[in-house]
Amino acid sequence: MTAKDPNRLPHEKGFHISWDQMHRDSRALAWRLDGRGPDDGAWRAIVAITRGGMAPAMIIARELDVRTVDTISVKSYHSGGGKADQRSEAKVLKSPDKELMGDGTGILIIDDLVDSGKTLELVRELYPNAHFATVYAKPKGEPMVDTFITGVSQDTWIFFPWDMALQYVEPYRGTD
Ligand SMILES: O=P(O)(O)OC[C@H]1O[C@H](OP(=O)(O)OP(=O)(O)O)[C@H](O)[C@@H]1O
Ligand code: HPA
Ligand SMILES: [Mg+2]
Repeated sequence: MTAKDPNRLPHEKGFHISWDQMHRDSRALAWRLDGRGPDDGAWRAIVAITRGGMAPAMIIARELDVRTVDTISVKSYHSGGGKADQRSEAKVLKSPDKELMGDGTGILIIDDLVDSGKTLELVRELYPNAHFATVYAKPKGEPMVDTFITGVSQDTWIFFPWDMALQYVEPYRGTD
């Protein structure tokens, strides 16, 4: 499922997240993670997976009073010939501070969602002892995430507030 699937009507299988909803769900995630770090419950640092992870990471860092925040940038590539044998690969474009990260112990790694799990799979290989948290999770990616708030079906596309704008829409039954 992609954002531009031609067989999908705009109001079908789209989960539209407002800024307010993102704020509430990110706070719910912070609440769930509070006190679960290895150092008397505290987390050493938060690492956001750019770009989508930066919004929830900021909210969670504020709630959990974590001042050390770094980023990792992962880009997915689609390779292969025809549609059937297309494979998605991920590559790290920018790493967080090496000394800070170690093997990931005490580090909270945040993303907005896990879909196929490819992005988290790559980051997990690098920091096996980190704690991985996302706000939303689709079933395929769930094994890659330690904590998430809302499960979404695999065939649903999540529209985030930074990708949307308010605009007029026709009523479902049209106008006279
Ligand atoms: O589980 P996966 O199938 O790997 O997909 C999930 C990732 O895809 C999206 O990021 P994207 O790479 O589109 O970049 P962005 O965050 O910069 O928008 C999303 O923010 C996750 O990071
Ligand atoms: O459902 C999604 N929404 C936005 N970005 C994504 N990247 C992978 N899956 C999604
Ligand atoms: Mg992302």
